[in-house]
Amino acid sequence: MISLTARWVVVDIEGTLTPTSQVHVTLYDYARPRLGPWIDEHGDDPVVADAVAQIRSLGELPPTATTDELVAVLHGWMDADQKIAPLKTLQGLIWQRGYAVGDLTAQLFGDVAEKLRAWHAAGLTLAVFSSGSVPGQVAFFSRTTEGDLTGLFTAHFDTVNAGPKREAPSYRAIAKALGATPEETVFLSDVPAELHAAAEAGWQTVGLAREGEPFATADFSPHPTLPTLTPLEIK
Ligand SMILES: CSCCC(=O)C(=O)COP(=O)(O)O
Ligand SMILES: [Mg+2]
Repeated sequence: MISLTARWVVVDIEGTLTPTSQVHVTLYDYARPRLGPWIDEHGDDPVVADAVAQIRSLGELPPTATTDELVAVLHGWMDADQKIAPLKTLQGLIWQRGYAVGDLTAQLFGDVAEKLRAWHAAGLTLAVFSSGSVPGQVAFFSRTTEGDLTGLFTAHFDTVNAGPKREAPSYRAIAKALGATPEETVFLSDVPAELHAAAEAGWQTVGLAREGEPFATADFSPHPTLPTLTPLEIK
């Protein structure tokens, strides 16, 4: 059992609330064949146009690059699990549609929904910090195996509105946006480097070393670390 005192709880998604396979297999496989059609059908959407411009620039493609060439860059980033902003933006739009039409349902670890509901009911302010885009995050929580959980979260942060997850200034930006005091804020993540960055910003941290997950056997020191959320008490 770990017991700590905090007023703000900020949670990671992949590996912390949902199995990594949910993102890398279920969600990536859903997005993969839909990226090209989405670019072609929504090219007039300024968000898509901006993402395409970023893909060209980061992928060193000419202005004449075809959709297939853009998609090849996006697939390369997905294969290497590079969480690059224009990829996350397009994935988020595709997943948003997938959850809305009922193609997708977010699978959470069994201990998650009950704990989040209990913390929310106890008056804690909950927020999300994930590499998944904010629209993708909201869609994810709107249709989970445990129902619509969107009402539990006060705010959502991604690498666009907060910054990289492994850098302390991102956590300072989140605390400022929440009006939170760092020492009364706790970050929950499965990735030690993210916990190091949060701690550098003065936050409390708890690592999730879930059995079978990629970081299950990583070195989480000096962060308190648990195999599930069940033994975590926040008051
Ligand atoms: C619809 S949420 C998908 C999450 C996602 O795309 C992702 O990359 C998760 O990364 P995290 O920072 O939560 O580990
Ligand atoms: Mg994670």
